[in-house]
Amino acid sequence: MSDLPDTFDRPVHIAVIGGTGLYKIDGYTPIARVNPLTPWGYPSAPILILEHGGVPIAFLARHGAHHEYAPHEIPARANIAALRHIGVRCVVSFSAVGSLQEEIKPMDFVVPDQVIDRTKGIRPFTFFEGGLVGHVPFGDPYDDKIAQIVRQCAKSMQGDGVVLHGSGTAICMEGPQFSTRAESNLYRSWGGSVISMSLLPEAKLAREAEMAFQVICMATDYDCWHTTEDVDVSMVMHYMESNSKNARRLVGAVLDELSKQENSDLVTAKHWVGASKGAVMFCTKPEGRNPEAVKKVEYLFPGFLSG
Ligand SMILES: CSC[C@H]1O[C@H](OP(=O)(O)O)[C@H](O)[C@@H]1O
Ligand SMILES: Nc1ncnc2[nH]cnc12
Repeated sequence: MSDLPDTFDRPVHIAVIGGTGLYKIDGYTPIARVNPLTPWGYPSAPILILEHGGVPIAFLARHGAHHEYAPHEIPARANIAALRHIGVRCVVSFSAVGSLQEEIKPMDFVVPDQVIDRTKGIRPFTFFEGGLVGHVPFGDPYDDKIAQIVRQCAKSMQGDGVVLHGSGTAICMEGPQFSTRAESNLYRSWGGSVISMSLLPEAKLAREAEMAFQVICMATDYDCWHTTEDVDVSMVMHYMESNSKNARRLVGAVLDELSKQENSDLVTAKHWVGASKGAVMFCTKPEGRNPEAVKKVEYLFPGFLSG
């Protein structure tokens, strides 16, 4: 694969962000590997462009190709900016999670519709700062149109051992240490379904970048609230490996569906176009805008405030 072109001249609308245990997706032909330098630095790893029935798909390993970035070190702004810059408007992200509910068993999939932010403010989490302020709505942090597709795909795979919980509240903790038992029980009392360290700020940045974004979670453990063994890394890796075939099949089925012509409005995120521009226009008055901040944001939205 080292002789792959490092440029790609067609827009790539769909991306998969792989988490723990999902550092590549097999079964697609790699056609390019690009590594855009964004105003926020390089992404976690070069972005692989794969061919999927004539449709290009981008793949990015969130923690780096060798899992070298801890959750708080992931260059999330560069990741989202680089994807947006190559044309991506629709992101399916994948995350290994601890289960906070008895009925969500290890190896079950969950499509959350809510998230509670328990990060500690040490991760850069917005594109709109330094003299260009914007506040985007985040009441529904994920994209229900993608979620519906994931639910349908999982339903058709049910007989093959795929169990999917179609909604739920995800907790994103700071880490990298796992939770204490008191914290784990607190999150349960809040109605949390699953817990991870990497769900944010990715989803917030994707919303600011006007991208349709949905995370698919796979439970790997019962965290530390349960009577079974407390979570550790080997447990997470073990379940990710045991279930990697189903994870890849589910992602594959979702990509098949997203690639259909009838989903072209979704994969170009027509329903999000203009949301950020409005959020910024009404905030910082032209005379207060820092040209440097505007220039950075124009990497995402060329001609952002001039057009
Ligand atoms: C390796 S165990 C903890 C690790 O697993 C999850 O990663 P991801 O969400 O990227 O699949 C969790 O968030 C932690 O980063
Ligand atoms: N129990 C857990 N807590 C946080 N992140 C996780 N990723 C997988 N299992 C996890």
